[in-house]
Amino acid sequence: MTNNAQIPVVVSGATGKMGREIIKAIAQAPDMYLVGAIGRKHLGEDIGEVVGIGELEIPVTDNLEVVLAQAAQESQLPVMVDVTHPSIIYDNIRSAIAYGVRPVVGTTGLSEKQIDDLAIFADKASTGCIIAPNFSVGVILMQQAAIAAAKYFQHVEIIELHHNQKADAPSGTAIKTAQMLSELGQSFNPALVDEKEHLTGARGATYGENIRIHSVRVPGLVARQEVIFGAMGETLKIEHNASDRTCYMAGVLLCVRKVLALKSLIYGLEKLL
Ligand SMILES: NC(=O)C1=CN([C@@H]2O[C@H](COP(=O)(O)OP(=O)(O)OC[C@H]3O[C@@H](n4cnc5c(N)ncnc54)[C@H](OP(=O)(O)O)[C@@H]3O)[C@@H](O)[C@H]2O)C=CC1
Ligand SMILES: O=C(O)C1=N[C@H](C(=O)O)C[C@H](O)C1
Repeated sequence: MTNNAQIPVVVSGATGKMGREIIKAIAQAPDMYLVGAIGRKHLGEDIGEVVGIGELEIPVTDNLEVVLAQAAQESQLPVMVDVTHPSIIYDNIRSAIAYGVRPVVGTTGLSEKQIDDLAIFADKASTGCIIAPNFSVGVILMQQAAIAAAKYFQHVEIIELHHNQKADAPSGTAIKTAQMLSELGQSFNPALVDEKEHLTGARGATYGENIRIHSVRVPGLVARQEVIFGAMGETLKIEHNASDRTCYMAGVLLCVRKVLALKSLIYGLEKLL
C-alpha cells in the first residue's frame, strides 16, 4: 500500500550482493517503496522472494529503460539506486537522468572525466544525482581522520582489501580517499632513493603526484581500508573494516531521501553529512 508521500525507488543490480541488502532496506523503510528491480538472473521472479523477505509483487527484469519510463509516471519523484558494474554505470546514470529519475550511485569504477561529464548532464537537466563510492558513515569518518592527520605527515600510503569477486581496482573508496588527500595541496612521499620495481606493480598504483594505493583481493573479506602515515620513529594507521553489507544501508537510505532536493550532481557521501 503506498501513499502520496512515499518515494518510488528502482534498484539496479537488485540480485547482486549489495542489491539484495538494498531491497531489504527499502522494504523496511516507511517513506519509500520499490517500483523496479533490475538484474540479469531470476528474471520474472518476485524480487522479494529472491532476497528471502516474501512477495513484494515486483518482478526482476533486465529492461532498465522500461522500468525508468514506468517509474517516471509515479506521483512522486522517483529514485534509482544503482549497484551494478563499472561497464554499465555511466549509461545507466544518463538513462535515469534522461527519464527524470534521480540516480543514487554506489557502483564504482567511473573515471574522473565521466563524473565531470555526468555533472554537466545533471546540471543541464536540473536533476539531483549522488555518486557515493562508499555509503558507510564509518568510512567517511576514516577519510576525515586521514585528512586531519595528513597535515602532520609527509608520507602516506593506502591499502584497500576486498573479497575476490570485486570487478574494479583500486576501490572507489581508495581513489576518493587519495583524491581528498591530493586536494590538500601537500606534496606527499618524496623519493629518497632511486627505487626499482623487480616485479611490476610491487609498489602499488599511483594516484596524482605520488599517493600509492595497494589492492588486496581474497575470499573471506567484505571491505577494509587502511591509511598508513609514516614519520621518523612512528607510523599512524587509520582503518575501517566492513564485516557485512548492512553497514552501507543507512547511507543508501539517506541518499535516497536527500537526492530529491538536489538539482545537480554531488560526489561523496561526506557532502550530505
Ligand atoms: N558505495 C558503496 O558503499 C558500495 C559500493 N559497491 C559497489 O557496488 C557495485 C556492486 O557491488 P556488488 O553488489 O558487490 O557486486 P555484485 O556482482 O554482487 O552485483 C552486481 C549486480 O550488477 C549486475 N550486473 C553486473 N554486470 C552487469 C551487466 N553488464 N549488465 C547488467 N547487470 C550487470 C549483476 O547481475 P548478475 O547478478 O546477473 O551478475 C548484479 O545484480 C560495485 O561497483 C561495488 O564497487 C559495493 C559495496 C558498497
Ligand atoms: O566492491 C565492494 O565490495 C565495495 N566497493 C566500494 C568501493 O569500490 O569503494 C565500496 C566498498 O569498499 C565495498
